[in-house]
Amino acid sequence: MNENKSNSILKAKNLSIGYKTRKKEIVVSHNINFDLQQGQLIGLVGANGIGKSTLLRTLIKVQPNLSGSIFLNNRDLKETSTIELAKQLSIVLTESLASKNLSVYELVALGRHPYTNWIGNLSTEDTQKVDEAIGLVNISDLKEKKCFELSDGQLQKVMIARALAQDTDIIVLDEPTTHLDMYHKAYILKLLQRLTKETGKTILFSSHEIDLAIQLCDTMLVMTTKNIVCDEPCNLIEDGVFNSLFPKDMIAFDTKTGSFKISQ
Ligand SMILES: Nc1ncnc2c1ncn2[C@@H]1O[C@H](COP(=O)(O)OP(=O)(O)OP(=O)(O)O)[C@@H](O)[C@H]1O
Repeated sequence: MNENKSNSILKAKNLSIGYKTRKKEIVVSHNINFDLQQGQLIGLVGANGIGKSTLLRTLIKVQPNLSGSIFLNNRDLKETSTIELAKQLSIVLTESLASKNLSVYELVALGRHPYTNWIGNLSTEDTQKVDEAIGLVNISDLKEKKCFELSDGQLQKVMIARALAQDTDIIVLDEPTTHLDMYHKAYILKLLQRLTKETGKTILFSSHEIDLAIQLCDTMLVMTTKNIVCDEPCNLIEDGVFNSLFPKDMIAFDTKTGSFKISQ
């Protein structure tokens, strides 16, 4: 992997993630090391329950790490304030939206919250950023609609536009293709790929769409019970990393096609 420090956007060093109760510590994964590079599309994959959401929540500072360090733009995440973080990192989560009564425009405009005053008044720059985000995601025709009128696929695009309006270096999405059909899963992931190319932003997403991620990502983080591997998809295939993801009696990875097949 390219370890060029100047292009490092998000780095984990000897990171241990999990949950702490008063009585015990539950380690979900430990000894995590990676260095994600600017401008890339990065897919985080792994079996159900392996710890993808736990890792993303730790990386976005929603839950504390057990040990080790995270560096965002070469700065320790511990030293980054909430408002600084909101200017560098935006989040798209799958949880159902509390504010579905808002119009699409109003929801996208919420992305400007780190920059607006306490009443939320939008400056000329804010409205420009909101219009730009709406244009990038191609949802101008939805601008006036209420969010409760949208399909899951449309809503996902609106949430991505909100993150773009926040204008951060990195966008983190937890399972952005959940609830979508095959066409829309491919559509959203291709959109994310296009956005990395057009905006230079880094996009990190978790997904169960491993086949699509292999085709579209610059880099993948693969979580297994043993460790987390970070590399280009072609190197991961070559190293047999995908073969160790699931029990082989049910599905096996076909190295030639780069996809999973039902074991006969
Ligand atoms: N609040 C919590 N307290 C204790 N353990 C938790 C908590 N939330 C999740 N876990 C455990 O952490 C482990 C990882 O869960 P996580 O949700 O991160 O996995 P995941 O890879 O995102 O799963 P999926 O693909 O099914 O969404 C699981 O064993 C889960 O039971």
